[in-house]
Amino acid sequence: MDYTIKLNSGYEMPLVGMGSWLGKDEEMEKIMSDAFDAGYRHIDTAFLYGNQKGIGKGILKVITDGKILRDDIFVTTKIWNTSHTYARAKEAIYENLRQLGLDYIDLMLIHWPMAFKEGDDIFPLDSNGKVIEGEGHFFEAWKALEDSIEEGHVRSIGVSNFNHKQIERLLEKAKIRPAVNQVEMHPYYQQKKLRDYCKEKGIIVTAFSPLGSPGDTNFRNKQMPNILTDPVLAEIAKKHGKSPAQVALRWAVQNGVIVIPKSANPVRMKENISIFDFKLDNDEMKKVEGLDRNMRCFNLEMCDNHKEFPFKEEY
Ligand SMILES: NC(=O)C1=CN([C@@H]2O[C@H](COP(=O)(O)OP(=O)(O)OC[C@H]3O[C@@H](n4cnc5c(N)ncnc54)[C@H](OP(=O)(O)O)[C@@H]3O)[C@@H](O)[C@H]2O)C=CC1
Ligand SMILES: O=C1CO[C@H](CO)[C@@H](O)[C@@H]1O
Repeated sequence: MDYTIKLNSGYEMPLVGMGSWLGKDEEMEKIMSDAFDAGYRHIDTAFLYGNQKGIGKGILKVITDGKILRDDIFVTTKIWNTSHTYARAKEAIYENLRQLGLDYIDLMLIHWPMAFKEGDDIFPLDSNGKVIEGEGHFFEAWKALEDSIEEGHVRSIGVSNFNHKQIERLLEKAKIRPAVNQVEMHPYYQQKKLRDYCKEKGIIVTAFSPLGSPGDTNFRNKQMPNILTDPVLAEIAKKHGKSPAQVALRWAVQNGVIVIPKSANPVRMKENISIFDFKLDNDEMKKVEGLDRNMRCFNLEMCDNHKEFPFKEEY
């Protein structure tokens, strides 16, 4: 199996990337160094995560040390929901480049299809705790992304957390098709219909929280069990001399899906990328398919009032 997958933009994207949500800016230079040593060449970040400067330092270090070429590193970042007017989206693209200290980004995504009220408040909420809608729309943000490709700042563009109807509406207007849709996906939330839809449209799916985000206690759906203790995953893992995490990741990549597990621990980093030396057979793939509970880690209930809230659709 290849380590990379070809995007509709023509660029190759590594099938395993390093997630970085909740990674602290001041820790990211060291985390990047460990990740590069473990073999990662793909990092996922976002304006929201507040850690792009540290990630940029880590990237600059390996390049200036002559260890890795910039062209061999794949950087994904995202523009946040408070920047969906054309002008603010353009500014957000430049700001991401500035924070990362890079002269181009490999893949820039619209983080969510929902425009939030503009300003410094990342999650602007009303007195009922519901999100306040903003000006602009993902159509405008998309136009800014398309223009950034023409300007040479970005190589590929895509979306995140879009349902199939939102992608359909985007495709009707877009000059450039999205290369990727980054969505939650793991054995308890398998996204089969959305994956089939994306495949038909030539859009690659990236799975976020591919391990079910076991470390988060603030945002995660409290009903969500720890998938890494699932007995079926454990049984398959034992047969291969692998861990349940590796089985969950291998299942995703065998479905043609990119995974971006986050770890700050060098041993687990290595574990999560060591999934190319074994294969799940049809029976094992079916067993993992049987684990689907249609259960998300992240429901984002405070946004369910938004006209573009993506989770009102089945997929
Ligand atoms: N587009 C979007 O809206 C979203 C994007 N994302 C992206 O996806 C990435 C991954 O998702 P995330 O929510 O972080 O969750 P993950 O499913 O990647 O789980 C990360 C957690 O699992 C632990 N962990 C990692 N590897 C192992 C292992 N082999 N065995 C046991 N525990 C392990 C980590 O702890 P430790 O660090 O101690 O190893 C961490 O607490 C994010 O970091 C972010 O980049 C995430 C959410 C939403
Ligand atoms: O990327 C992300 C990390 O997790 C957050 C928790 O709700 C999400 O809002 C966000 O999309």
